[in-house]
Amino acid sequence: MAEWIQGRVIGRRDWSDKLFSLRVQAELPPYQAGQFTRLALDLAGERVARAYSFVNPPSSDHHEFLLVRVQGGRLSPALGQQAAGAPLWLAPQAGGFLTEPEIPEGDRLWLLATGTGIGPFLSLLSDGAVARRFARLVLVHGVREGAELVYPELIAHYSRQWGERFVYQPLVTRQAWPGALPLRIPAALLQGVLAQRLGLSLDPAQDRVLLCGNPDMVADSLAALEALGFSRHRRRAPGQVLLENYWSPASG
Ligand SMILES: Cc1cc2nc3c(=O)[nH]c(=O)nc-3n(C[C@H](O)[C@H](O)[C@H](O)COP(=O)(O)OP(=O)(O)OC[C@H]3O[C@@H](n4cnc5c(N)ncnc54)[C@H](O)[C@@H]3O)c2cc1C
Repeated sequence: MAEWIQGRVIGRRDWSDKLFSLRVQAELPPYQAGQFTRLALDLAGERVARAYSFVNPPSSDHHEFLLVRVQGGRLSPALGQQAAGAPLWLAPQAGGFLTEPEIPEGDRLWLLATGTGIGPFLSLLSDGAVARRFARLVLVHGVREGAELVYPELIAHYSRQWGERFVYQPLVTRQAWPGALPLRIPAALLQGVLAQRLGLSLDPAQDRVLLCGNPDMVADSLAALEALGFSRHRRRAPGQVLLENYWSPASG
């Protein structure tokens, strides 16, 4: 297996007491927007590695990751202590299929994320290839508290860039938040609230959907979409829904 690549934290931004972004400088081989790599630290004599999605487009001069400190977790609390200048390891090989070439042809692209699952969608949107292909882009972000609605400046930039072609809908479940729906994504899909709020129908003939984040959200959203006639997309069995779970449903 190829060697680990040493990188360095060049900046961080804290969004809440648990949620933070790390900017990293490292010479990585090419990767695609929407992919993830593995970050690692040497902890108690062992290299501990976990998967993290790129938030930046591949054209960026740095790599950026959005992380949550998982209570009792091995790596994420340690990464949460990294400040500018700190070294870390990156895997040479990126992975993941939430990439533009994997998305089947369609008119509208729905990007549905919980928590840090918004990362790969920001990478895809910033890259621009999906914006050239799809007539409408819908970014839906489900969080518990309003402070977790990350990257507002970037999202405002997309709105300015694409006008009415781009729609952003936050959902905040644990506090009232201006402009946000007070629901989880699967419930908003099942009850038709999301489509109604955005004035769009969800139609398997024209809509393509990417799901990323919490495995409960991913499974329940897939079920809600299946009830509307959607199916999971696989290379050998084309459908309309692509997904990525951030941790195992069984252990989550
Ligand atoms: C493809 C992929 C991409 C990922 N991208 C990101 C990313 O961009 N940002 C990010 O923060 N994480 C991401 N993750 C999750 C990340 O890899 C780690 O699982 C997470 O940081 C916890 O690692 P840990 O060592 O701190 O906890 P561990 O010691 O590994 O485990 C602690 C427990 O927490 C659970 N868990 C993992 N993540 C979460 C979570 N977010 N919330 C609640 N429970 C959780 C695990 O199932 C485990 O039971 C991704 C995972 C995958 C598979």
